[in-house]
Amino acid sequence: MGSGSWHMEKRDSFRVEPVRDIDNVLENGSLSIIVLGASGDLAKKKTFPALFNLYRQGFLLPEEVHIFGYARTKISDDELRNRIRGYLVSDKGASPKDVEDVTNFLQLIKYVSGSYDGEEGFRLLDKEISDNEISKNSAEGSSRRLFYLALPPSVYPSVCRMIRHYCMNRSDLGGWTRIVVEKPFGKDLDSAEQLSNQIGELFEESQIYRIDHYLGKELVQNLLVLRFANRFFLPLWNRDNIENVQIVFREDFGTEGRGGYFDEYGIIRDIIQNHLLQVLCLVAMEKPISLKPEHIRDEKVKVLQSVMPVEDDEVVLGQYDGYTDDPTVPDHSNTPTFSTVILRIHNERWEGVPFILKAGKALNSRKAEIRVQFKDVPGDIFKCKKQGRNEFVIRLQPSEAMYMKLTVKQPGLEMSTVQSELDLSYGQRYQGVTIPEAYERLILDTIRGDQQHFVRRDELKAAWEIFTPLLHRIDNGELKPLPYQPGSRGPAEADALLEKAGYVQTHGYIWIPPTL
Ligand SMILES: NC(=O)C1=CN([C@@H]2O[C@H](COP(=O)(O)OP(=O)(O)OC[C@H]3O[C@@H](n4cnc5c(N)ncnc54)[C@H](OP(=O)(O)O)[C@@H]3O)[C@@H](O)[C@H]2O)C=CC1
Ligand SMILES: O=C1O[C@H](COP(=O)(O)O)[C@@H](O)[C@H](O)[C@H]1O
Repeated sequence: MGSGSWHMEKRDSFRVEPVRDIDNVLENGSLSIIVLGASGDLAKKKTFPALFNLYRQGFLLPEEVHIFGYARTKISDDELRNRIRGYLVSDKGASPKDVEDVTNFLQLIKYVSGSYDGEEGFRLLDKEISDNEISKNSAEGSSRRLFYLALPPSVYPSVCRMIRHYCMNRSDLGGWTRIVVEKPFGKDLDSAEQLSNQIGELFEESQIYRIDHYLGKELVQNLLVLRFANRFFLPLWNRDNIENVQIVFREDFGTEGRGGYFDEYGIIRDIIQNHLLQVLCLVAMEKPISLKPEHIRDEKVKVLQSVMPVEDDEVVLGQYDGYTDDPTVPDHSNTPTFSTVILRIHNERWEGVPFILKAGKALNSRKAEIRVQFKDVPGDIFKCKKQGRNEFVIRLQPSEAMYMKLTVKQPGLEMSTVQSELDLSYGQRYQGVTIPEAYERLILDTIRGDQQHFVRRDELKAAWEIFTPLLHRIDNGELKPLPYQPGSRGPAEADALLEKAGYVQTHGYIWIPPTL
């Protein structure tokens, strides 16, 4: 390499063995994946595309796997395949290999129609699965059945009962039956506990995978590595150094087409009580004694149990103008489409540090990020406060990145300071690396029996304990959402609350993702 030229080093050779700490064995034999609610939105947009990507990467072997769609809608195998086809690869970039992969994948899918509470449909489903197991099971194989409930939670109890009675795996050689349940898992503490009891009577906790797709995002999965494998963070990650933490979710579109569902739940149940709270756990938890799923989940539960009751003056609710124009939303809906909530963790590490959770629909941008703001430097000889505080930002999406905002000398002859950043932008640093979709990883985890990135029953209970009193006050109309303009930052009161909580915005500083 000639002097003066830059060289982008390929680091593939530094790749290490995957870090996993679970006690499962390598399994083979027939694998049946049953998508219940196969006619629905989640199934076509997320579940089947995730299965397709796993298939393409060799994680689902055609000689072992068969996929079943189940729903009430009366359609043929081919009709289901045609509904899904367009979501598997983008129209623009489909190569002949993509087309061939899609065709082969779709041939693995069979559709069974039936109700969610009648034995007839589930007996038929069981027969189809069994026939396929007989045709695919190698002598030493074991039968594995994964039921993915892409369904409204109202039908979970009856569907689980039907699976338990008619569709469990019956292999004498081992194998398993697992169920994946989607959020929202309950509407408050009581309903969630009731649902947990109903499902808990039918399945062991080790068979239940409560999915929260934020736990499958690349940079969420990176949080434990960042915090516990890097010496620089260890001494800084506490109340002595950190002023506040923000965990933010913004969407630049409204409830489009999902108004009926959304109005029953609202932004706190849809995003904050699950996705953002799960992220908070990983940011705030203590170091687990190992990477075993139970050790990690034990630590998450401890953090949740240390959260103080939410105070009304630390909450701002908003509803975007035009939300009630949706015919499925009542005219006088009190449902928030935006909320900022401050959580306070009562423990030695975090006492006094506000965790600001903010989520909103129909805002001015789409992004999700964690923003850790550090305290001011004591005895600042450079007078650089006006340039802002140190911040460590983890951008979950879009354009995954981590960057540290820090003060440096302005290059040049003068001694003056300026805000800059140390930037690890994934698109630039990991060129050519495809970041898997959250659902892809999580489905693979269920096949491998790894519950680390799934919500355990006591975690769920602790999460509902935090938000249920506030949610009931909102449901009773004691707290009202403030109006905001679609395409704005949300209600101005939310920014005022941030300031009151001690967040100092760096005016005039905008992080620009580096270009390739
Ligand atoms: N869509 C998304 O982006 C996301 C969805 N989720 C969750 O995933 C689950 C499925 O979501 P989604 O696919 O959007 O839901 P859908 O409303 O599309 O429902 C899925 C299927 O369930 C059946 N169904 C719908 N309503 C009822 C009902 N009242 N009683 C019985 N069956 C019904 C329908 O199938 P049929 O009539 O053919 O039986 C429908 O095709 C939900 O729990 C949702 O909260 C979670 C994250 C994101
Ligand atoms: O669970 C949900 O998540 C999506 C946002 O998911 P993302 O991965 O695109 O950030 C949200 O739109 C939806 O309301 C909610 O139910």
